[in-house]
Amino acid sequence: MIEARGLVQTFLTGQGRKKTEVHAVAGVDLDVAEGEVVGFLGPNGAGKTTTLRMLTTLLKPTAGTARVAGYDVATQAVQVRRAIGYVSQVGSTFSGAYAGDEVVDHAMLYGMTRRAAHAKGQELFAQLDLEGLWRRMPKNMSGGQKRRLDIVMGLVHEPGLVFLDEPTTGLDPQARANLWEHIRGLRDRRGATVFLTTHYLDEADALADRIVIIDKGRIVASDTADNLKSQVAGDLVDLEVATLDQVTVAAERLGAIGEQLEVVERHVRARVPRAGRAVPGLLRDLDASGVALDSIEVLRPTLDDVFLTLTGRSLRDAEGDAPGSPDSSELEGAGR
Ligand SMILES: Nc1ncnc2c1ncn2[C@@H]1O[C@H](COP(=O)(O)OP(=O)(O)OP(=O)(O)O)[C@@H](O)[C@H]1O
Repeated sequence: MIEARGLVQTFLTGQGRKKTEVHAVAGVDLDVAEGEVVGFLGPNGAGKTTTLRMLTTLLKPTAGTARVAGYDVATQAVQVRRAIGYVSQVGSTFSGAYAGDEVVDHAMLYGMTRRAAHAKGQELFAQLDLEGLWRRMPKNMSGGQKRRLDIVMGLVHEPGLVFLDEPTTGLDPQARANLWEHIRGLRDRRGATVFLTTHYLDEADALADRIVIIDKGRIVASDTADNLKSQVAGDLVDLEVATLDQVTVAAERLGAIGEQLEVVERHVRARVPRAGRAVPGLLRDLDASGVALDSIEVLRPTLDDVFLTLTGRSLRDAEGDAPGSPDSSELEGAGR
């Protein structure tokens, strides 16, 4: 459904003679099969939106080629656009008509009959919790409602391939859950292919069959969430010892079975391969050495750990690399 080779986008920025090149996308290969839900993950400014804009024909690649739904993005842009749905990050522009009429007009542009467009539009309004808002102007809707209306616009003509740029940003947890359900339904019921960018690690984890990670314009990983996590060296074991004077002994014992040992006040942490098997022995060992624990936590690797292993930076820290970073709470509670 998507086949990109060596996609490059270089922007020239600056004023007058002093131009700087921004290598937003620096050689991206991508293959997405029919019926796959692919999560495109990366820190702010990594090149996600730029890649998406090239794949949806909104931006001409500086170099490289891409075929989307069987058509070339550079020479067959009209065919590509007819075959896809696209929900951009900035959202749709609305003319000042009723929301429902906007939706019907949009679907008719794609060749649907008024009757079919109306029926599909109403169905999507119900599924995305917009009931009662058919005859409301988009400008009088809340941010979350407008976001869901954008999504209706991207889906109403029933495209076989859908591009969603951060679809759930700004939605409350209930609306996010509804949308996830809907996206799963697109794939399960209609065999649609979905390519979505997200900042939310838990979203990528829960929704995507495969995760493609981009950093600084290059793809650094592409696999299932489970396979990616299994590349991380073990589970994180966090011991909280009862008193500071026991920290050294605890660190010695944990260090013997783990890697990347770290001590922060009364917390002693390390990555331990197959912690489930190793921890009972560790606990006996600590007990025999007279170390008392206030708590012990064993955490499975997260997608953030995957990113850290691949790039040496945490996704949270990498967010700070680019201008216009979002509130870091967007990555909160991620991927556990
Ligand atoms: N029109 C443009 N002119 C100059 N630089 C641009 C332009 N569009 C994007 N960039 C730069 O290209 C890089 C990639 O941007 P892009 O929007 O693709 O990142 P992203 O991964 O989608 O980030 P976000 O998560 O914030 O949406 C950034 O450094 C950005 O500042």
